[in-house]
Amino acid sequence: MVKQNLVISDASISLEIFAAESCLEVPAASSSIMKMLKSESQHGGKITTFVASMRNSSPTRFRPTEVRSEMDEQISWVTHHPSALGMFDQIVHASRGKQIVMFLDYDGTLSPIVQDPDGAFMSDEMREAVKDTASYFPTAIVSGRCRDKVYSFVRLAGLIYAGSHGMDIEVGDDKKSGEDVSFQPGSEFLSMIDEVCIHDID
Ligand SMILES: O=P(O)(O)OC[C@H]1O[C@H](O[C@H]2O[C@H](CO)[C@@H](O)[C@H](O)[C@H]2O)[C@H](O)[C@@H](O)[C@@H]1O
Repeated sequence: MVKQNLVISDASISLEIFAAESCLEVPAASSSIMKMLKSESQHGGKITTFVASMRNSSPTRFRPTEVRSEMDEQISWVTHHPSALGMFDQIVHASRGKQIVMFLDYDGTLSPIVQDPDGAFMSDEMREAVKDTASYFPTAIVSGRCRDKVYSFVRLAGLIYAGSHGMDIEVGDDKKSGEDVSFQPGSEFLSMIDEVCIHDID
């Protein structure tokens, strides 16, 4: 009997800690849990296991310190990466007498992030905004995707397209020469990549 009482006491404490740690109100179901605790002759030592499994399957616990550190991290990130829109005057001031070049990421910037990478289309409105921007400043789209793929999404001539994380760059309609200019620092590694692929297949 003494042992059973101890089990009940442990389990009750566990329940309280569980509720306090999770910052949840003790759920309505807890009254039936308390009944279970009282009728330990029926449930015996399984109660502790039950509470442990409840704890394990509970939603992510609300830990004020973790949340605070996440918020601190976010505030620090925003402090070091302020929104350009909120600093428009400073940008205009700092860029006086300088050539502005726009470097735009594609996925998650010009297009929304979607499940299927082949379905990450940019909106017509966004395309218009990029076209408009490119009429004022040299504009480059920099992507981890291959250049052809990112071009098939953007479909705007006269921009600089840097695909494969900058390993394959094409300047369409270069202002000086009027020609397409390619810069492919990755090309010297192509034979090595082919060799690695063949070895991998073998
Ligand atoms: O440099 P980015 O233009 O931002 O490209 C980075 C990667 O973007 C793509 O993946 C991401 O977007 C997908 C579509 O929204 C999404 O399904 C995926 O979860 C994201 O990681 C692209 O598929 C990668 O090849 C790029 O490296």
